[in-house]
Amino acid sequence: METKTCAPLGNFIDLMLDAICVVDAEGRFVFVSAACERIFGYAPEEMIGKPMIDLVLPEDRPRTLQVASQVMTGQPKPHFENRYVRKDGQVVHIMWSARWSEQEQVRVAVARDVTELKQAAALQTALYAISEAAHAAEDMLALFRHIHRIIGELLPADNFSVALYDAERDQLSFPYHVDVQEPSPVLRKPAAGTLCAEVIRSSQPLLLTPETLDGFPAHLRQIVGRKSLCCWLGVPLNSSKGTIGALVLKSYSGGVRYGEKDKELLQFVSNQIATAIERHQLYARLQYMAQYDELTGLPNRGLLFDRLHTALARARREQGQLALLYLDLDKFKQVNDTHGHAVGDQLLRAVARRLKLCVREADTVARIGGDEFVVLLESLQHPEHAQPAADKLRGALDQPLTIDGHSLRILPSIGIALYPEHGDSAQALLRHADDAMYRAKKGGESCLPPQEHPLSGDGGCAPQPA
Ligand SMILES: Nc1nc2c(ncn2[C@@H]2O[C@H](COP(=O)(O)OP(=O)(O)OP(=O)(O)O)[C@@H](O)[C@H]2O)c(=O)[nH]1
Repeated sequence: METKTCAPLGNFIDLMLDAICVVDAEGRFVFVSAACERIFGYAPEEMIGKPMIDLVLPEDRPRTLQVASQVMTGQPKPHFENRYVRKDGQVVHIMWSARWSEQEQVRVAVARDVTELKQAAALQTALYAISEAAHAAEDMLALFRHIHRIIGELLPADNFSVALYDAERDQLSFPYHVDVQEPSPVLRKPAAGTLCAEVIRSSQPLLLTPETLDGFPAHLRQIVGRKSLCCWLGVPLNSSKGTIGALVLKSYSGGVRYGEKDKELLQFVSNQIATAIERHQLYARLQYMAQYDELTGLPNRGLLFDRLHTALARARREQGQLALLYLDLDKFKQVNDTHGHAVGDQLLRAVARRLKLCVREADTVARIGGDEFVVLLESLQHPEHAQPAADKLRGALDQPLTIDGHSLRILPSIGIALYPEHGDSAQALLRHADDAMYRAKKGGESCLPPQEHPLSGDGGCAPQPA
């Protein structure tokens, strides 16, 4: 039978998408097929004679050498994966199938570039992790920290910032910022004139490298020139409400170079992050709305009760005392009727501000209804201190308020409840304070019935005309 020589097939090896590398016993390339240039970026003549290990990513070198010596003892390795650094500095993931040829004293290996597969898998994992993080993170800082870690698994991310844009104030803030050369971010108001602002304004990613700098406007070139930056990559955070900020990666001289692929990757991740941030902001807003009064920004009834329960638990534990002051503005309706609801709103805000100025940081001023406020005085040293506190609140409101050009004077009726004298539970104390306030309003009585408190007979909490 006629046998055909296979020698011409050698030329067709160059058609293969996988690369063939032959390495001698010292680990130097002695043959590489044409596909090597596509995968590693080096021409065959640049690789021949070079130690294979020099091209391996430093972190992967020890295990690569270990596997190479196993192959040389005759154990074929069909699925070994490691990472190489291409000539242009990019990292490629390679899957190897290698065998030792005893006869030729060489290692023959077929290399498959699995970078895209690896990136797709990493991206998938990252997206899942981002979505998990958005649900699990307790606050925005924890979310950004988590996101930094996730991005760090996809890209070199030693210098990473999250910039958020407040359109109302035209201000950029950096709720997350890690930067080896610029530890504190520069707060900008107005935001214009920064690279971040450029990304947010255009809603487009921006990649600045020494090679691409010439194509950019002078003001952007200046910013980069100033900072010994090697590479600046910013992508917009595009939410359903528009661009809410930007993610920024930086690399300084001698560091990593980002490429177009990195830009695409970061943009893709950024879209998921924008959704996560938006969801988190919405959740935070809902939480705020559930606890605070929208008009005055004071704690609402629910949060007051939470704090009161906590304060009572502590007072029980430590045999402490506390006071609850119930305030209802007198003839507030007239303000609305005479000057309009908007003036009434402003008056309520002004009252809230004044009340807050009268108490300590640890105390709570809450708005629990239309013109009803409750002040919780914690760690009350003596029951006698409650009445002067009520007088102080009343005194603060006694000063005229100028709203929309109207000079208004509004006074509250105040009722006081003391723990433990007037009750052991939040409900009992609030009811007691409400009743005392009601008596004060109706009868011009003092906050505490005289038989209950010796200092309460001064009429300091009696209602006054507005
Ligand atoms: N501007 C404004 N008014 C409110 C708001 N919430 C409730 N009100 C009004 O506040 C008034 C409270 O009612 P009352 O406490 O009975 O009125 P008052 O004139 O203070 O009555 P007395 O306490 O008996 O002196 C009502 O007219 C409500 O419509 C609010 O958020 N803004």
